[in-house]
Amino acid sequence: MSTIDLAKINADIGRDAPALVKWALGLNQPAIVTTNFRPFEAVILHLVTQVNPDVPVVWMDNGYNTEATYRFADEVTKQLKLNLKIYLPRRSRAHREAVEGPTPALDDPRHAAFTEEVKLEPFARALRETAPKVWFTALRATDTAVRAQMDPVSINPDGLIKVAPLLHWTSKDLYHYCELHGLPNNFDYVDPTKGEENRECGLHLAH
Ligand SMILES: Nc1ncnc2c1ncn2[C@@H]1O[C@H](COP(=O)(O)OS(=O)(=O)O)[C@@H](OP(=O)(O)O)[C@H]1O
Repeated sequence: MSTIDLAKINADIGRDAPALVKWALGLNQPAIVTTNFRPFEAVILHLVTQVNPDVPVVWMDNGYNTEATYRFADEVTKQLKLNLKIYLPRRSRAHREAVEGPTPALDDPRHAAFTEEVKLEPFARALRETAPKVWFTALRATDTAVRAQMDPVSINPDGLIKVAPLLHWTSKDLYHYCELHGLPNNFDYVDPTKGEENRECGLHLAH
């Protein structure tokens, strides 16, 4: 792969999601898209699979999703014929709760170990097994202060090309895209590693 001129790519097509997806998949490198099936996730999944239907879709099912999220995951997977790869924690939720009790609160020292077990270790495993060179997410600038400073395309210290085609989309843009393409949505979403909105839990920061 020849050297990527990040500044140029970001300036030229950083705000053109379909063009960015085409460019990234046109690198002909192994790619993945991660999803937690939060609101509007059908948009990134549709954008990517329109260009390449076989891209592995990585979901770490932490075992704490709402029923609506599980139904949404199944519905989108079926509608878009996703190549879904589910990564589960090494221990079931029932096992963990039997010996350690319910989800530790954010200020509980055990919270970090909980996040590691249900989210970060499964993601590290997914990265090892899928060995991507390109990683698509639906990160948005409005999510957190860190993301507000990001570029749509960046390269991490391991050389992984991180692509966030929806970085500058608003909820309204995402809503209209779903309407236009007949995509389902899911607003009943919770992440047990985040007690509040606008919190970074390390997955995206660590990679
Ligand atoms: N459970 C699970 N399974 C698969 N992929 C996941 C999961 N949790 C997070 N992600 C991916 O990481 C992106 C950032 O998510 P978060 O804000 O939840 O995580 S973090 O704060 O960076 O740890 C998130 O971005 P979005 O695509 O915008 O949802 C996902 O791509």
